[in-house]
Amino acid sequence: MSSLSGKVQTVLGPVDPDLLGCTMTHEHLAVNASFCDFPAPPGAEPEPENPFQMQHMHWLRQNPYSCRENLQLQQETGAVRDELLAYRKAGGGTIVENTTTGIDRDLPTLKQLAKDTGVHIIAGAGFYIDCTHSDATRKMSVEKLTDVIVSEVLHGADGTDIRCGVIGEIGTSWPITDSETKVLRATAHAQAQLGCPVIIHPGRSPAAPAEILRILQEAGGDISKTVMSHLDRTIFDEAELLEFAKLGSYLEYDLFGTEMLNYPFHLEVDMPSDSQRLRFFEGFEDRLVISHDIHTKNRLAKFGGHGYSHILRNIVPKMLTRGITQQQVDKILMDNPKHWLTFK
Ligand SMILES: CCC(=O)NCCS(=O)(=O)O
Repeated sequence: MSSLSGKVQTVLGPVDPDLLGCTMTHEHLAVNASFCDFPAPPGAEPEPENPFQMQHMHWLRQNPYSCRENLQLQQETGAVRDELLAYRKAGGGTIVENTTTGIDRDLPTLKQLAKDTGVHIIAGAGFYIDCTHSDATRKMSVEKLTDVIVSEVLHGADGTDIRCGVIGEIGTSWPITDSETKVLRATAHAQAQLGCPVIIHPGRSPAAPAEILRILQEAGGDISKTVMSHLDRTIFDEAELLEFAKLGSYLEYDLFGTEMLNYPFHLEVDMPSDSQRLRFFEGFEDRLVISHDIHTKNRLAKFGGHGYSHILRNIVPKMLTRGITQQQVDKILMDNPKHWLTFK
C-alpha cells in the first residue's frame, strides 16, 4: 500500500479523513461537456437565439444538451467560486471533482478554487467514455494505462504536480467498448497497487453496473471501495437494485436537481424527480452516497439553477420529513464518503 494509507488526497495535499465534513461525491467544477451535445428530442421547441435569459429557463432545463454554450462549464470559474463559498456556508466541506482525461480536466483551476474557498477538492484520475478517448489512449496497453493512472495519483497529472485522490469517473458506454474494457482493467490494477477509491460512470442499461463490477473484480479491483454512479437513470426495478446492491459497491444517486421530461440519451428512461429519488434509499444507507453531477451552466445559481448547495439546503430537509433520520443523513453525507475516500 502507498504512503497515503489512512489519508484522503486533495488537490492541496493529503488530509485527515475526519476533516472532510459533508461531501458531494460526484460534481464537476470545470468541465467541457461538448461531447454531450445532442439535438432536442422530437417535438421540442427549437433552441432560442439567446438562451441565457429568464424567459428561456424552462427550455434550457428541459433541453440542457441542445445548447452548445451551456456545455462549457469551464468558462464559469468565477461563478463556481461564489457557489463554493455558498456551499461552505450551507455546511459543505468537500467536493469530489470527477473530470478525467478527455473532458478538459483543469487541475490548476481546481487547486486555486480550493485555496480561495476552503472547500476540500479531490480530483479524478483516469479516462472518460470511449468517444472522448484520444488515438494515443486507444493504443495504450492495460499496463501503460495502469502506469498513467498510478502516476496521476502519486506524482500529479496533466504536466503538473497536482495529484488526484480518486480514480474516475471512469467512463463506460453500453455495450462497453474494447478501449473502455482496457481502462477498467487498468483501473482495477491501479486500485490494487494504491488502495485508493474508484468511481464509475456506467452505460445506460440496467445490465451495465453489474457487468462493470465483474470486469473490475476479475482484474483484482476492490468493489468495496468503488462507487457506481448515476443509478437514478440506470436501474429502476427494485429487485434488480437489491441484486446489484449485494455486489457490495457504494450506490450513488447523483443527479439531484435534474428533473426533465425527456432524457435525450435514452428516451425510454423517465428521469425521476428529486422526491422519487429518495424512494430508492430505504435500507441502503450504509452504502449510499449522493450528489448533483453539475456539468452544465444552467444548473449554476448564476443562470437560475439549483447550484452545489441544493442537497444541503433542500434535499436534507426533505429526507428528514420522509422519515430518514439525522443519523442516516450523516452516514450518507459524511461517513460513507469518508470511508470510501480514505486510502487503505
Ligand atoms: C460530464 C458529466 C456527464 O457526462 N454526466 C452524464 C450524466 S448522465 O446523463 O449519463 O447520467
